[in-house]
Formats: sequence, C-alpha cells, structure tokens
Amino acid sequence: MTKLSVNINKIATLRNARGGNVPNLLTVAKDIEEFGAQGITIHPRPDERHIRYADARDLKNIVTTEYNIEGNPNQKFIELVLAIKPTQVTLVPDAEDAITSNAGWDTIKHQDFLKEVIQTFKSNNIRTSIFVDPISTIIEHAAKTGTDRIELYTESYAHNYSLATTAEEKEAAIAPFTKAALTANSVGLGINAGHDLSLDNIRYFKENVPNLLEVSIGHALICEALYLGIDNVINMYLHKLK
Ligand SMILES: CC(=O)[C@@H](O)[C@H](O)COP(=O)(O)O
Ligand SMILES: NCC(=O)COP(=O)(O)O
Repeated sequence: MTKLSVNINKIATLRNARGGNVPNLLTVAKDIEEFGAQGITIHPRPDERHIRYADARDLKNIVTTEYNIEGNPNQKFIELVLAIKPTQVTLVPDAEDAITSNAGWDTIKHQDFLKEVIQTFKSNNIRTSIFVDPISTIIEHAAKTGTDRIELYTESYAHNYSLATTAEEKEAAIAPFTKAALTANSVGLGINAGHDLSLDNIRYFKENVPNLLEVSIGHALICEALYLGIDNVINMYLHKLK
C-alpha cells in the first residue's frame, strides 16, 4: 500500500493572504485525516511564507496519522524538528530564496553532513528521508548516509508525463524512476515520492515504481479540490494508490 500524505503548505498560504485565521490550518489538517489521508506534510520555509514555525508545533497536538516535516536542515530547522519529534523528517536542500524545492541532494558531496544530521534525528526516534533525483549513484550514496528512506523528486516525471502523447513517451517519463526504485530496493532504502504529483499522473507513477511507500502531495491536490472538493479528491487519490 502507498500512503497519501497531504502537504498543507497551500492552506497556510491562503490563510496568510488575509492575516487572520481563515482557513484554520489545524481544522483543515484534522479534516484531511478524517477524509482518509494517512499523513500530513508541511514544509516550513525560513521566511515562514506559508507554514509558520508555530504551526509546526501546534500541528503536533492535532495530527494523529503520520506527521512529516520537510526542510533544509539548518540549525533552526533541526531544533524545531527535535522539539516536535514528528514521525518523519524529510531533508530537502532548497535555497532560502527558492520559490519551491528544485533539486535533490548531492549525496556524494554532502555525505558527511547528511550522515551527522540523520544520526541526530534517528537517535531521537524520528524516521528520516532525503529528497533525491532519480540517479542510481546518488541513491547508492544515500544508503551510505544511514537514512531510512529517500523521497524521489518527481518534478521531471510530472513535466514529461504531461507532455507525453504516446506510450513510448510515457515510458520515457517514468523510466528513470523505475530504475531508481529498483536501486533503492536493492540497497534497502524505503521509497517516498513527491513534487507535482497529481490526479492525472499518480496512477501511472504508482504502477511503475515498485514498493512505493508514501507520496506527499500538496499543490495539485489543493488546486483539484477547488473544483472537486477536498474530501472527494482525497478519496480519488486513495483509490488510485490502492
Ligand atoms: C519537497 C518538495 O517537493 C516540495 O514540494 C515542497 O514540500 C513544497 O513546497 P512549497 O509548497 O513551498 O512549494
Ligand atoms: N514532498 C512533496 C510535497 O510535499 C508536495 O509537493 P507538491 O505536491 O506541492 O508539489
């Protein structure tokens, strides 16, 4: 089974637009779990443009499914995660001014740093995942950091799949991810995935990525919910992820 973790960054973006508390992030998180999602993901960014550090702490008392916190492990982020102790921390190497996450880790260059941070989290009983591109050597070196899982950065799949008009083009879009998953399986890493996954592309991804444990989905899911309703959309994802 592949778990669906809903990224609620965009709910916080909407709330922050008016400076008040509408929509209420905690209520939405609770409802998302009630609608069947098996996890809540947040990605607090240093400028707190959507999720605030206080939200991350408040959610700890609300989330009863898997709580996944993503971010670049600077000192402030590490302290936040250690204070909250979520189910999982996902390390993402994003620049402070990045509009959104735009690359995976270089697990060769940052091997020592990743080892140290991952050890810190794991010794606090927090599952670790690191965000990576679907490249075999990167994944083999990810295993050497001691991380429990990797999160495959799926932007290129989503982009190429959206342009594909033939079976061959769809196969070309997914091929690096199938190969990456086989590598991850062979070195004992659990596999998560995320970024730009959507109702359009999720089923083909799930069908072609062996042992996919979890997907975190935010941007597309919230956009789809504008037309279809969030309870309905969550159920559609759960159906496609069976
Ligand atoms: C790690 C990742 O892939 C991201 O998708 C991220 O969590 C989304 O962040 P934004 O909502 O800030 O674009
Ligand atoms: N880790 C990916 C995530 O949480 C959501 O990414 P997106 O669906 O907002 O692109």
